[in-house]
Amino acid sequence: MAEPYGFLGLGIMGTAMVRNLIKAGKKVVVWNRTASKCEELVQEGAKAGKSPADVVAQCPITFAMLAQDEVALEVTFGPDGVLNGIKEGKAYVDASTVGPNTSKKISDAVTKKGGRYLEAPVSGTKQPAEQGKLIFLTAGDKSLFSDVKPALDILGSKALFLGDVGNGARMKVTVNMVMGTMLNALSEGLALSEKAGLSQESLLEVLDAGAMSCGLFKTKGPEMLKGEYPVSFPLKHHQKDMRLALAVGDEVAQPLPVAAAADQNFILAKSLGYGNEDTAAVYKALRGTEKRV
Ligand SMILES: NC(=O)C1=CN([C@@H]2O[C@H](COP(=O)(O)OP(=O)(O)OC[C@H]3O[C@@H](n4cnc5c(N)ncnc54)[C@H](OP(=O)(O)O)[C@@H]3O)[C@@H](O)[C@H]2O)C=CC1
Ligand SMILES: O=CC(=O)O
Repeated sequence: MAEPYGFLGLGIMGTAMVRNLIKAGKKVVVWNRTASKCEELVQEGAKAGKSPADVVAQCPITFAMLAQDEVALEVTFGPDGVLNGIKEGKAYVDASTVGPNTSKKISDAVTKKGGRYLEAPVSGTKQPAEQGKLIFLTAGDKSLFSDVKPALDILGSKALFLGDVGNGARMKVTVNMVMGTMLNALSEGLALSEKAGLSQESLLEVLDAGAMSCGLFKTKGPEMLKGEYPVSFPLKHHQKDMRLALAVGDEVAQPLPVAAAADQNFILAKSLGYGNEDTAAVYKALRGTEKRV
């Protein structure tokens, strides 16, 4: 018996994911630090839990979709945290993007208390989350992967099982590192074409006509040109992922010079106050002005 599902963290991604579970007829108990974010989902059929521990106590399987490592640790180990509710028969599926060491710490603590743990970060942003088209990069307890697969099939279009805890996190930050370097390459191309007196629209058209055509450029390119950055993936989270990827590179002695340079642009963008805007706003930092004139 998997239901009700617990869900901790109702940000951009968590809210969309819970909504899909509800639409699929699943019972869900939700918790969010800012409790007001539970209200809409409660009206749609969810139940609100009092704390992470309370949600885990009510649900055999609890998902989390939280901002970053420190938050995932606080929600697990803090007062009224996940661990207080974990015992045999309980399972925790953390979909937050965190580093492999954080994931391992949480996994060890959950399993020590008799629970099961699956690391399950996702590739895919706000729209795929809304459309139930996320790609799950899971690792950890294989039996839990099987038990939770029906829910992953509601939330996503693909679910990979990658072996030991840490591999999901490593895969996720590697994928986002590639995305971060691509966004910076696109930003530089747009900035260069503008300064060189070329049409930026033509650059996007040329890129789209050939081997570099991709969904990322199709979505983010026009946003960069308009100077409008509707938040799908907050820039501060993408910079965090670049940092996590560089740390993995450090651990395994793999030089990542291109990613390190891209990370510097994300850090610059954050320092300019663009952290809560969409990740595409890295273009503003590189170009040096808010909008095209
Ligand atoms: N947006 C995207 O495109 C994607 C994001 N991700 C990853 O998913 C995770 C969530 O992303 P997203 O939904 O975009 O992020 P949001 O910033 O929209 O949401 C973050 C969530 O974390 C909670 N939170 C933040 N700080 C704390 C804290 N100190 N204690 C408890 N809860 C806290 C927030 O609660 P509150 O509402 O109270 O602030 C909110 O529920 C991140 O790890 C991100 O990297 C992965 C794939 C795509
Ligand atoms: O983490 C972001 C994404 O688009 O994937």
